[in-house]
Amino acid sequence: MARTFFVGGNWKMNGSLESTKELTQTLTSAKLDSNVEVVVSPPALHLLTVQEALKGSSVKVAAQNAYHKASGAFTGEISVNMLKDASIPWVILGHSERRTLFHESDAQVAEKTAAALAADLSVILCIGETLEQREANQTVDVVVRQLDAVAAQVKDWSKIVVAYEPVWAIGTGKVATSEQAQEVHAAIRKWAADKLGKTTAETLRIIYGGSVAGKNCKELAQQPDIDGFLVGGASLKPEFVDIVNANN
Ligand SMILES: O=C(CO)COP(=O)(O)O
Repeated sequence: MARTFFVGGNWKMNGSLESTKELTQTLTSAKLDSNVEVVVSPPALHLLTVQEALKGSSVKVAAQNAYHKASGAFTGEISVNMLKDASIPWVILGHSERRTLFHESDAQVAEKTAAALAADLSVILCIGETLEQREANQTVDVVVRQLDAVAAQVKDWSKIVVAYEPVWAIGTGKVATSEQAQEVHAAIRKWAADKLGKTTAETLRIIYGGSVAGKNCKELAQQPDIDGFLVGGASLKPEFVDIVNANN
């Protein structure tokens, strides 16, 4: 079954109102492959402005994080229900920067994922191993553990895109080789077949993130189990358009 190629741009904590406006204009004026689903993720403060500027284009927005409680005394947090209320369709959850710098556990990521889906949001669920774990041959164990935590709370995976982002490849310029990425993507799909069933495994989009750039995206995109990308640094540059169009 054909899976729609998915390219996300994670802008992380970058940009000003002015630079964000320019970046959005680059996207609305570019010729993007219409067979690709494109989602960009600005910082929370810029979400609504970007969403407004993208009106009429096929590009959608994602929040970079959300809290699972609907409302209340949680200073600094934004709830999944608030995203829903603002018609923000996507949320990135479990990014390695959230897991590492902000100590989000597998269980918390799972709880947030369940809450986001219950609020009818779509989720880009990030998983991936550290260099230390890869060198100890624990890569598949780590991603399976991260996925199992979510599967314990989520039965319907139809609104989840899994982003495999090896931590050692994020922001380092050290991209996984297409063989390394394909190997883990295939293991994730096998996990999905065993745990969630064959149909879900066939339709689940598994995208790669970690130093994706114009120069390496085409080879990665050709791998049978790579269904797109989650792009950090290069999503802030015009090069992002080339990554969206990697299959052309
Ligand atoms: O973390 C990432 C996307 O979520 C990847 O970041 P880079 O593309 O900058 O390595």
